Amino acid sequence: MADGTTWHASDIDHVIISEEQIREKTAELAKQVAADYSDAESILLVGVLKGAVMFMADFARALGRVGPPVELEFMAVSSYGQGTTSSGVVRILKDLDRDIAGRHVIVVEDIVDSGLTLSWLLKYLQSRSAAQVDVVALLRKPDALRVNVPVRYVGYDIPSEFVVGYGLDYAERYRDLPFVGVLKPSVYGRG
Ligand SMILES: O=P(O)(O)OC[C@H]1O[C@H](OP(=O)(O)OP(=O)(O)O)[C@H](O)[C@@H]1O
Ligand code: HPA
Ligand SMILES: [Mg+2]
Repeated sequence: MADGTTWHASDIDHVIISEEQIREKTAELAKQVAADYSDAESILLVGVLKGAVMFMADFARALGRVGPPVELEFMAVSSYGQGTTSSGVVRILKDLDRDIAGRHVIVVEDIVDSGLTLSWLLKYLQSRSAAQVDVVALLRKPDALRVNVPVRYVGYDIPSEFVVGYGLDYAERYRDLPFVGVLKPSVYGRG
């Protein structure tokens, strides 16, 4: 577009968390984790695809600068499919590649909404005998939580609105936006 915004950025009604805020908060979270894990030999980050891909990439680099060495693992799970509400059924689309028994694991999530994905994931990682499992989530919707799930490191608590950008999608789109925002109502139902 002539004004420098892409067509999908123009689908955004308003920005909730700016690119700058994401950058600052990521560095702050990395410092907190580095302080808490100063004695650790290494930290195994488990990124939850696809939503966490942007945050995982930025958080891992921020932590690597100030903390112990990090190793990266990914799982892909999905419960939202094409819609804006959780189906409640978590499907593993890609499992861990390595054994995590005895490891200090930090799950890296873009968002904790109903909490169902994370609650399921924490049980799963414990069943794989991790020594300790903490969670870092860039976003959390406190009013939407349907299960009590411990999130040690939270970036921003946000209202219960469906958001997109910085990894978060609506029907697989908008993940590439560098900020987090709310879509214009007219976007929903547009096939
Ligand atoms: O707390 P919850 O209500 O469970 O929601 C959070 C999860 O939902 C999203 O994933 P999604 O199922 O959309 O898969 P995706 O990351 O591939 O988009 C998001 O990335 C989290 O993993
Ligand atoms: N946006 C996109 N994906 C999500 C959300 C959201 O608000 N909550 C859980 N998955
Ligand atoms: Mg999704």
